[in-house]
Amino acid sequence: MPQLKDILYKVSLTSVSGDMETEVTTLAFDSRKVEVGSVFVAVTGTQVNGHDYIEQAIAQGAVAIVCEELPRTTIDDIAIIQVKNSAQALGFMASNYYGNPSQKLKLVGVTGTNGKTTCVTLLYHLFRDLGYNTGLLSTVDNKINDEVIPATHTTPDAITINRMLAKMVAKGCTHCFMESSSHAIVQHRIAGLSYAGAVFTNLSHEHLDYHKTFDEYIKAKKLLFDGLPSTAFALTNSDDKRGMVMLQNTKASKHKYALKSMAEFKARIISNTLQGLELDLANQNVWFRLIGDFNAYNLLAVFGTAVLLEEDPEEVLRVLSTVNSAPGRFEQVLTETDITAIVDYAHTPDALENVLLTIKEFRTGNEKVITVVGCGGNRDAEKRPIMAKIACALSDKVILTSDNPRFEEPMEIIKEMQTGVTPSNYKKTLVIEDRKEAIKTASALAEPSDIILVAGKGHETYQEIKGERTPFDDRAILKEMLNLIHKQN
Ligand SMILES: CC(=O)N[C@H]1[C@@H](OP(=O)(O)OP(=O)(O)OC[C@H]2O[C@@H](n3ccc(=O)[nH]c3=O)[C@H](O)[C@@H]2O)O[C@H](CO)[C@@H](O)[C@@H]1O[C@H](C)C(=O)N[C@@H](C)C(=O)N[C@H](CCC(=O)O)C(=O)O
Ligand SMILES: Nc1ncnc2c1ncn2[C@@H]1O[C@H](COP(=O)(O)OP(=O)(O)OP(=O)(O)O)[C@@H](O)[C@H]1O
Ligand SMILES: N[C@H](CCC[C@H](N)C(=O)O)C(=O)O
Ligand SMILES: [Mg+2]
Repeated sequence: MPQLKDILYKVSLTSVSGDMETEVTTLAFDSRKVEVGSVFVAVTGTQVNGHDYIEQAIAQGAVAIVCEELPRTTIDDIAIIQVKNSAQALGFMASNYYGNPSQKLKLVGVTGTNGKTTCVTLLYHLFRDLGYNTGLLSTVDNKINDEVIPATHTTPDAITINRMLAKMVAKGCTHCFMESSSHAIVQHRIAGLSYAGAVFTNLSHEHLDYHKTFDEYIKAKKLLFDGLPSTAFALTNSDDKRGMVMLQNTKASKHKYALKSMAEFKARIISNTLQGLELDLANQNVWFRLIGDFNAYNLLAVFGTAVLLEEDPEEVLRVLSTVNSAPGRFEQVLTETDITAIVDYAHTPDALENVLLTIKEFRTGNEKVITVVGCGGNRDAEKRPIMAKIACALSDKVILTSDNPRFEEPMEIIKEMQTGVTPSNYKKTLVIEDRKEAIKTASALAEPSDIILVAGKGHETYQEIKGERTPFDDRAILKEMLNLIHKQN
């Protein structure tokens, strides 16, 4: 068993009392998970303060406490370690506890508002198909080679990350591709990780409920690059307004990808259809299975990453052209009808606009675009009217509905969305709170060759209402409804 002093390696300490040679059984930041011999790390949270649970942790057998504020009473036989930032200390401790697994494989972090899951999933499949043992940490799921571990977060807590990385190392993984969300960066879930490289996709409106201002959101993303060592690479999208800012203070080698501006990894879109994308990339015409202009950026980011990881460009393109996108990302739902049915995880204004613009490009005649969309509860409220406005501007019919209302009232969220609907668009907008009914109505309104987009939930297989998740899958419902209503015609 490791000793306290080993786990505290690289943690900057304010004060220390107790025996640093105490053996440690587990690490915990949740008092409810403390066991006999655990170190409890008290973290100041957004809901409660972990320092209020120190006594409970001790009662459950904690042998050491890591905290920012010392407990008011002295506690015999317990080591008390005061640090400036518990969450950050937890990151380093979790790395040390699991034997610094991120140093034993090539870990690549992907950050940005949209495209993280797409990029890491493509990278995971690419490297698996290139013959490597590979790990994945993503919104959809976590993977250690072919073993699937359900995901709870886009980027899990520091203990979970390091536990999974250690398992990847034990299973012989040489690479791991992980999403690095802005929440995770600010909350130091990634502190202590040793990245071989980091990638920036793009930045647009999202999560202002948490970060408060767009500047704070930019800063959060930038921290990933600021923390890279000189041995790592930093790859950015130089077409994005914030692309270069990300690399401004990094020690890592700097690289760019782009469709428009000058860049080391550059491509041109030759064609973009419902069957896939054809790109002129690295002086070759290559066809990919992904759909939509925005995916050209994801493919370039993936290509650049693989080349920076010293893979052969030709081989990368050969394999990448056979890889499918992540589930629920511009996923076409196959039905027995002539209606094009698309489910997409677009839950930000930028993503919704990109997906609808892509759909617009595919229209050849008078086919209608019917969009079903909602906004999540207990998340950024500012994006609600903007998303409704975009949906109206780029669709012929819009059905506003609910999407994971969480602890908010679904109709209140929809009302906020409605404030973005201009009077000229009232006629094309319907409100159907029940998402299943909304999808049913969209299916009923659709005629042959029309296009239905159900946006916001993508791969999700639940609807989250007041802390409970009930089964719900946009793809299954859309398929069921379209077949039910239109098959006999
Ligand atoms: C707002 C937010 O991000 N919260 C995350 C945060 O929890 P918190 O700070 O709110 O914790 P808290 O409930 O206040 O508790 C404070 C401390 O007291 C401890 N505690 C609490 C109760 C108790 O009885 N005993 C005890 O010790 C808690 O374990 C915690 O250490 O730290 C927790 C542990 O890492 C996370 O699980 C939790 O994610 C919540 C569930 C969440 O919904 N997060 C979302 C917003 C999120 O992180 N999303 C991003 C993706 C965003 C994107 O890019 O789209 C993600 O990476 O998933
Ligand atoms: N490069 C891109 N630029 C703009 N929009 C994109 C891009 N890639 C994907 N999208 C859109 O954003 C949606 C979410 O994509 P993806 O899941 O890859 O992003 P993410 O960054 O992982 O999101 P999250 O923050 O929820 O984890 C897609 O369904 C698509 O509509
Ligand atoms: N990672 C995003 C996902 C949003 C998906 C959408 N369906 C919602 O629930 O708002 C978040 O947690 O904000
Ligand atoms: Mg994601």
